Amino acid sequence: MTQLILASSSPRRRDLLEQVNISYETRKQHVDESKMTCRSPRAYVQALAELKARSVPFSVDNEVIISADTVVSFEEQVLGKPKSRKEAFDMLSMLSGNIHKVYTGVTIRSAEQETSFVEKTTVEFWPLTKDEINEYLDSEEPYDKAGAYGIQSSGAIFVKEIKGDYYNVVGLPLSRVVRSLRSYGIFPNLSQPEHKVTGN
Ligand SMILES: Cc1cn([C@H]2C[C@H](O)[C@@H](COP(=O)(O)OP(=O)(O)OP(=O)(O)O)O2)c(=O)[nH]c1=O
Repeated sequence: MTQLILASSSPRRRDLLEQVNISYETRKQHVDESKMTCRSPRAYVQALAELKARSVPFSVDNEVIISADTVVSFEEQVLGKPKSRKEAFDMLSMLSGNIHKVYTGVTIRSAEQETSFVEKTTVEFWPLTKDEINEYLDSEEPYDKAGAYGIQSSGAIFVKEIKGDYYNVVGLPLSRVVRSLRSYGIFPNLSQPEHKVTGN
């Protein structure tokens, strides 16, 4: 049987695979993202997703590895995870009252084939006050997320409008991923929507 390996330590990506009852195991990827040179957001996320997928070796036959990378892009700038409170403040101030794009690159690979694609979602933020940003930065939520916000948590209140796949913002463009996984022999279990799959 084909086994899916999620090359990621992102809890969001695990949750999304579980949401559609896809069985998986996790295997940590070892890519140093700080060494990536700056390029267009689309090229950046695709290159990182490819590196992450290729950094994980196959351990038995019939494994399929999936990896992803998400960034926020605003006016030529690529925003990853903030390294400090100041950086997070600057990111949210930049996004306040403006429209930005979220790009997620995905790579799926088996011993026989490799597929990569990039999905874009456009997000508009309400204007944010300094107090609102500072209150949000007192929580732990922004610091492990690209662009310093989590649309799936309290960051939802910043969002005025979204165009594209919501799940792409959370870290995995779920419907496109599921469609691509079909050609690798991996399918969601749609008949048990309430069933929780436990990953390792
Ligand atoms: C914009 C946004 C990002 N994010 C998250 C998704 C990603 O986990 C993270 C971007 O960092 P990534 O480097 O894409 O992923 P990661 O370091 O969390 O995990 P790994 O590289 O091991 O797969 O930001 C949200 O959860 N919500 C959001 O609204």
